[in-house]
Parts: sequence; structure tokens; C-alpha cells
Amino acid sequence: MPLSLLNEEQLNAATAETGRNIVIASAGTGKTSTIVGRIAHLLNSNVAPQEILLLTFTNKAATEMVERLTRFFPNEVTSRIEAGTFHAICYKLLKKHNPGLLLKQQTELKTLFRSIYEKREFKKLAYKVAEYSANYLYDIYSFYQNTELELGFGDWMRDNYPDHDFYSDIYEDISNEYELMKESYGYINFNDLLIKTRDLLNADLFVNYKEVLVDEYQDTNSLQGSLIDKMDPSSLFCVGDYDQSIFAFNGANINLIGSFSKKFPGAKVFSLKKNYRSTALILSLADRVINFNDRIYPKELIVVRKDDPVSPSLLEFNELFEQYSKVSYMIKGNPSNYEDVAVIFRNNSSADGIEASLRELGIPCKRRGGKSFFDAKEVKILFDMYSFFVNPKDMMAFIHIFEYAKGIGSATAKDIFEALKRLGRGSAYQGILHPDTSIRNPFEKRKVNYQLALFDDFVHLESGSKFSHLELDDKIANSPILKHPKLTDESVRFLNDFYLLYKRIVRTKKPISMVEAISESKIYKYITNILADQRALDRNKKINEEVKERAILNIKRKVSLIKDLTKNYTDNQRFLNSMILGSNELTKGEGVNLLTVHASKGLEFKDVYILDLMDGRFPNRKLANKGGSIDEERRLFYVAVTRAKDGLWLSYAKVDKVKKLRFYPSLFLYEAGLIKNREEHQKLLNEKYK
Ligand SMILES: Nc1ncnc2c1ncn2[C@@H]1O[C@H](COP(=O)(O)OP(=O)(O)OP(=O)(O)O)[C@@H](O)[C@H]1O
Repeated sequence: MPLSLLNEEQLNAATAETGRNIVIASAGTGKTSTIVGRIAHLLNSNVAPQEILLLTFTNKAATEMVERLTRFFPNEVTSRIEAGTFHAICYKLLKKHNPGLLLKQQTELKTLFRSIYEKREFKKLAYKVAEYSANYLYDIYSFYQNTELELGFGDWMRDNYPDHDFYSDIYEDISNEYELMKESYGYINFNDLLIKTRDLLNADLFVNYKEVLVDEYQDTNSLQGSLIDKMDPSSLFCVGDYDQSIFAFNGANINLIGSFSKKFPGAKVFSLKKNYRSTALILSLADRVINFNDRIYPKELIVVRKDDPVSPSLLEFNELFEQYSKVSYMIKGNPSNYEDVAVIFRNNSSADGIEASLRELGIPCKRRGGKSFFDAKEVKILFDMYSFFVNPKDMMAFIHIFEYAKGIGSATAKDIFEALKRLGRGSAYQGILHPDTSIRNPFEKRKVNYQLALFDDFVHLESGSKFSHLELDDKIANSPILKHPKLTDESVRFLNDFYLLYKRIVRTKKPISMVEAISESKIYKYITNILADQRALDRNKKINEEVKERAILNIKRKVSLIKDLTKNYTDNQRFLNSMILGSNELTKGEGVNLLTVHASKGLEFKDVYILDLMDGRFPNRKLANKGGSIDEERRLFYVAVTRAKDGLWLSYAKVDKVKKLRFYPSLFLYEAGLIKNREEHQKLLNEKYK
């Protein structure tokens, strides 16, 4: 039984009476085992598996916990436990109500937001303060959705960004139009999943969980917190460590864990103190640093390991790239398996340098939490095409694809999509394959509202016959869509190729055949050729053929990985959704683990190297001053350090020769006692993070 593996404090928590329970667990104290034990206890107490909801930070964590239970309970039982991230669970609930929903990544819908934003001509308003960019405004809007439960966006902007008061109505109007547009196309992003589930829970959705378990409770945001409130389970079991709360930029609200007992008087608070993971010297270093933060609950850490520890070491280098190179040599000489070694950094910008150095020495490595596989343009565009062919309502995917047609930006791509819908009497699918040629002008006239920065912008029709010299399929050659003035020979050829692929794919059903058809199509090759050209440009803006060949090979490798990923799927929609919900959890390759601190959460490694511990970089001063905090940066440091079991190396460099920058050691190296200079430490504390 999983319960018999627990120590006393873990067992006490796992067998707590139902009600409101919170487990405050220090790093490495066995949160996972405790949660698994708790579920076993519930099942043993005759709680039905479908009455248990386990909310985790990654889908992988949920799968692992349920898998551990399958060693002790039959599959029919464990498969009925509801387990996954907030997003995955909400998606499942929502889908039952509205099967037509189209799930999109948060960043994906940025393009839609941008296309609405770009219709506004802020410059014509000539206001003294420059407007926020579309991307920045979208990020602010996402943050607002995660954190604000009462105010409308305009009022919230007025409160939080008074300098931009002049634009508040426009910003709100953009967000309203964006919401309407999403609604009409059935799009939902990650934030909407939670908001819509909460709204449904308010109205007609009823869930009846006997116990909701929340892992990594410290990184729950207000919106997620309100969702749990709405579920109102008879029992709640939250597990977390406030010292590991590192997602404030995403709206994580550390007060949720801090105020649990206040919110639920009579709640039981358990604490897990025995650390099984790390050596005494690693833990005391972590402890020394985190003690500079205010303590929310009293916490104590007991070291279980009694083996002879190796002292964590400070690595000092003169130059940034010398650091990457020498650390790579150290890893080469380290007897541990590469899989057991992690290199952790605060900022993505560190990843390229260390990856290049490791590869130079022939050391295999894999990246997670950095620039994700799914962010690669060739992967994105493949999935955009896939999405569009499965859901022709998917305007966003269409816009992304047509942004590759020369001379077409997101606003024109949207015009074309909407025109295609008109030509197909409401269906873009019909509009492409069988356009209604009796419609002379399929393009929309735009509204004008000067106060909201919307100015006159009509489409003046041109004759489609100017493309008669191109070899086009009849359906395209006769389509009124060709009257759009922004179309050129090249973009019309693009449209034609798109049409040809679409015509072919209509008969395709399985994920693997979809990926094959797309990746072998003329249009995909055209797009990836553009990408390879961009990657192969040298300083003189000439294409280096050798680099281009490598870039094409890289693209082909990614395509074959996508083909591999289709293996377990027969249904297109299911495949697409699982790619979206689990996209940031995918790690490719093998070897040394290269991770941002955020991506290292919950993991453990035999040996850990933390790089670029320079003041400004880690702590990231820019982010700390811009909405973050030095306490959050310190928690990030604590998370990074406590990933290590046996060996820990903390490294910094003094200059960046290329960028001509001089660096100073991180504040945390002083706090860890690795650099002893009380005055310098005080200076860093006082001057830079007031
Ligand atoms: N009762 C126990 N006896 C022996 N080993 C244990 C026990 N509980 C946990 N462990 C081991 O301790 C290590 C840490 O456990 P786990 O990963 O669950 O910690 P955690 O609390 O989730 O850590 P973190 O919050 O730092 O990610 C694991 O290697 C686990 O196998």
C-alpha cells in the first residue's frame, strides 16, 4: 500500500479527516508520495474514484501520480479518478457542454488581438503618451483576467495604469471586440477555460467532488482559487510550499496559501519537514538564502540523508562564454550519467550559450521550458494548417498561414478569410472549394469611430482577370476573392497551392496522414523554404547554402517527431488538443537537462549546475523591478538549489566580451555565504531593489 511507505508526518497528513486540510511541505519532503497516499486513503475509505479531483501543475505530474496508484488499485478504479491541470480538467468539463469549442494557446490568440488592435490608428490621436503595443496590451489583459475578479478592463486599466487613462476606453473596446470575435469563432484560450468553467459553475454546471486535491498550491492564481471556491467540495486537500511560489508573473497569488487558515477557520495545517532528496550542505545553503524572505508559516527542515556530503562549490569565470565552455568540460569529466545532470538558469538567454558549448564537446543535451518545440515556426505553421483543415471555422489558423503569402499582413488575411466565408455562405470551407461566384463584392465595409481610433479604410475592388497569366485551378481563377487589391501574383499562387492541398486533404482522416499530406505539400515546402532562407542569411544578407541545407534538415527532423507524436492517436481533434494542453511539457532528445528555473519545478537531479549567477541576471533585476519582487527571485533561487541531490555548482562570470558588459556576483551568492562581503551585500540589497 502506498500508505505503508510514508513516514509519520506524511501519514498524518494523508489520513487527515475530510474537511479543509493544508500541507505545508518544504522542498524534497515527499509531496508526491503524500498525495498518492491521500488518494489511496480516500479510496480505502470508500470514496468513489470519480468523486476525487486531483489538480496538478502539469499533466505529466497527474499521470505519474495516477500511475503510482495503479500498482495498488485496479485500472478500472484509477482511470476514473479525475486528474490533470486546471486547464485540462476545465477543458474536459466545457467540452461536454459545448463540443464545438476550439482550444488555442494563450500566445496564439495574440494574433487575433493584434489584428483588432491594428485597425486602430493611435497615431492620428496624437496624444502625448505613446499607446501600449498590441503584444504588451495583450499580456496586461491576460494578467488582468488571471487576477481581477470584479472590475471591468477599462476601469482596471484606469486604476493600474493612470498614465494611459486617455486610452482606457480604446483598450476596453479592443478587448470587447476581441472577446466577441472569440465567441463568434468558438475560440477559447487557457484563461477562458477557467473563466468559462467558473461561469458555468455559477449557472448550470454541477460538479460533485467529495475531495479536491491541489498540488503546488503556492502557484495557484486568484482565478483558479475562485474556481475551487465555486466547486465547493466537501473536502479540500492542498499541498504546497510558499518558498517555491514562482509564478507571480502569471498571476500566482501567494496569499492563497498564506491565508488558508484564516479563510477556513478550523482548517488543519500539516507540515512535512523531512527532506529525503538533498545532502545537508545543499539544504543549509538553500535555507540560509530563503531565510532572508519573511516567513509565512514557521518552517523547519530536517535532513534525512546521513551520507558524507560534498560541499557546494562556487565557480568564478572571467568571461561569459568561458563559463559555458568550462562548465561543459566539467560536465564531460563528471562521472554521473548525463541524464542525472541538470544545468539550470534564470533566463532563456543563457540556454543557447551552454547548449552550443555542450554540443561542441559532443555532449548530448535536451532543453525544456526554453523556446519550446511548438514555438518553432515550422511546427506552428504545420499545426495551423492541420487546425484549419480540421476546423475551417479557425480564422486564426488561416491568418497565420496567409501571413506567409507575400504582401499579406494579419489584417488583410482576416479580410480574405471573412470574404471566403461570405463566398461560402457562412462557411470558409465552401468559400475556398466552391465559391459563390454570383457574389460580386465579398469584402466588408469597416465601421468608423474616431474616438475609438477607427478610421475610414474601405477595400477598393480590382479585377481578378489580372491573374489570368498564372496557371491557376479554375475554382481559384474564377473566385471573386481575387478582386482584393492587396493580392499579388505570388500571393495568388500561394492561395492556389493552399486550395490544392485543401482539396487533397478533405479525404484524409487519420492524424498521421494529415501530417504527411501537409508536410509533403507544395505550400508547406514553400513556407519552410522561406524559413530556411531566413535562417541561412549571412552578414551580407546572402544565403549560405550549407547553413540552409542544415536548416532544412532540422525542419525535417521536427516533422518526423510530429509524425511520431501522432502514433497514439486516431482522432484529429484529440491529437490537436493534447498537443496544445501538454505542449510545454514536451522534452525532446536525451542527455544533460537544460532547464529554466521555472521548468525545473518539481524535478530532482543528482548534480545541478546553476549558471549566470550575476546581479541583474539572477536575480533578474528588470523583472524584479517590473511587477516581480526580490522575494520571488529568491524563491526561484531556492527552487533551483533544492533540485540537487548530491552535487551543486553555482557559477558566475565577470564580463561579457561580446556585449562589453561588466557583471557583479549575484546577491544570492553573498546570502549563501559563498562570497563574504557584508558591505557589498548590503549595497545590493539597499540600492537596487528598493
Ligand atoms: N517516506 C519516504 N521515505 C523515503 N524516501 C522518500 C519518502 N518520501 C519521499 N521520498 C523521496 O524524496 C524525494 C523527494 O520527494 P518528492 O519529489 O515527492 O518531493 P517534493 O516534496 O515534491 O519536492 P519539491 O517540492 O522540492 O519538488 C523523492 O526522491 C522521493 O522518492
